Amino acid sequence: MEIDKAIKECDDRRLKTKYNNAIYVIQRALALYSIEEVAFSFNGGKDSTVLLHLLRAGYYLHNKEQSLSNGGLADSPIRTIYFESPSAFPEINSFTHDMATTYGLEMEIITLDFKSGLEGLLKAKPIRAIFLGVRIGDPTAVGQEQFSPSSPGWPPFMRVNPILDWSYRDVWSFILTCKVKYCSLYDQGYTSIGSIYDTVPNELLCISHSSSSDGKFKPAYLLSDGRLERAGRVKKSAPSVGRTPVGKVIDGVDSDKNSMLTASVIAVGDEILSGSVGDDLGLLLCQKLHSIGWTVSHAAVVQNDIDSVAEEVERRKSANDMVFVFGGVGPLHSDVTSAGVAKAFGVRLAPDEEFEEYLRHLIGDHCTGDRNEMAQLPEGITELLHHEKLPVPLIKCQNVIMLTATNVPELEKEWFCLIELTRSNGLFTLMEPYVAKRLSTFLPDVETARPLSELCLKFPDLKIVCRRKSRSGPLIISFEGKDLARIESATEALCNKFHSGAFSEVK
Ligand SMILES: Cc1cc2nc3c(=O)[nH]c(=O)nc-3n(C[C@H](O)[C@H](O)[C@H](O)COP(=O)(O)O)c2cc1C
Ligand SMILES: Nc1ncnc2c1ncn2[C@@H]1O[C@H](COP(=O)(O)OP(=O)(O)OP(=O)(O)O)[C@@H](O)[C@H]1O
Ligand SMILES: [Mg+2]
Repeated sequence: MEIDKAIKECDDRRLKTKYNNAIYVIQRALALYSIEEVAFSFNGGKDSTVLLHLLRAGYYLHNKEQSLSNGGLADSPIRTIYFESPSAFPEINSFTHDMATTYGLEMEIITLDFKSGLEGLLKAKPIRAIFLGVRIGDPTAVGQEQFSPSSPGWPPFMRVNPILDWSYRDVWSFILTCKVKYCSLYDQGYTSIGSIYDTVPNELLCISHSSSSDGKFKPAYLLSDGRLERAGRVKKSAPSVGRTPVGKVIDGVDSDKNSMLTASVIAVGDEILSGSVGDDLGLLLCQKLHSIGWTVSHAAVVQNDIDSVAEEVERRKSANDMVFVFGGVGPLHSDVTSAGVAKAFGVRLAPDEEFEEYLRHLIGDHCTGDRNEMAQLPEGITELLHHEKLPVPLIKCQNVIMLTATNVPELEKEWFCLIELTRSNGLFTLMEPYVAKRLSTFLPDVETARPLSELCLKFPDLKIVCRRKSRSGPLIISFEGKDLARIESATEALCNKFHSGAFSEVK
């Protein structure tokens, strides 16, 4: 079974766990209900596409456990229901029908609304349980568990939600790891698909803006903050949304509070990995990026080894707006960063005369051999960033910036120069800075856990992070975002759930 094989062979432990749990839920349902009593609610969306393949795998494994032969399992015989509507995207419609043909799904097409359609279906068929691709974070998931009876007022059946605890990232990891087909709209910047009247591509994935409305978008799997997957679920006519440019700059500062730019920070340093020194520069870079309103999606430390650098840079450069790499820049045997970056872009290292000239000024003619090894830079993609305060320019390869700093004061200086270059040349966008409010409490976790989870769902635009300095000390809850009014509402909502004085603000 190719899905089961792909997951077993991958090295993503989180995905394996999510998969195993989902398969467990499916197998439980198949043990509780006969095959005639279950149905799969499929609409061609990414979540139901994941569920389609989990059901195929789950059905196969269920049969295997019971030593039942499963013929030529292209297919799961689980009855599939699709509520087809004239307001669905044609791409969704055709993908759903394509999948039904490919996997031999016995698909019931219902043209009524959900409730009336289900009432009719349940009268005609012995269905007792329906599999849904609902996930925590979906507005309809509130209060649901993996097995949840249908709501009062709905016909009676069990809603089975095998991927309830999957994140946006889990969904895409699964689709990409198993290399299964998905609806083409997700390659055009759509991250969650409703009807043609309320769905546009997700602005956070916009890569090019033109005055006409045909901006280009990155694929859905590149959305780094899954909490914003529904950012494209809006009224098409709404004036403040649609294809407004992300990262538009007004007086050097981006004014669009909803847009988000992400960066990754990569330290190249065996000495950090052996514990000889701390990653002070990584910490400082995260703080600097945060201060200009960027989101750091990932920070990594890799070995001084070309392949390790190349692998990390390759992965991060396509998933982020900018990548910062430091360490391993120079002429020594361990200075492999330039070579790693070149490999990540699939280009070779070549002598850069301009850079060589800078180095000659700096170190004279002391280099060994014909040319200075340090002046070899990724060919065809390198831009040197000059600033009068820097003895040698910073190196930019498309969206990857190599910093030469080796300590905190040097990094402070390089950062200062980068920001100055940004203000004059628009090197990258300065965003509205983050604001934060912190509350401290001695309430036990068991009391705060649920209200906090609810708050996260209610305020998906805020980062609500808990931290403690000691097990016995107070819990510090930080609310972070770009809109102080939203932060105030969230903290107020939390405080209102407890007795007065339960929280104090940490200044
Ligand atoms: C098979 C199926 C079962 C559903 N069961 C329920 C239910 O028990 N209770 C409920 O409030 N909504 C139920 N819904 C509706 C969904 O919660 C939700 O309203 C719908 O998926 C969102 O679509 P909309 O954005 O078009 O409203 C069900 C939908 C489907 C397809
Ligand atoms: N028109 C429909 N026909 C059948 N099932 C549906 C329909 N609309 C929603 N569902 C069920 O509800 C689940 C949740 O819908 P939702 O729109 O959140 O997810 P999705 O469509 O799979 O993915 P996306 O979030 O990208 O749109 C679906 O996975 C599917 O099981
Ligand atoms: Mg959908």
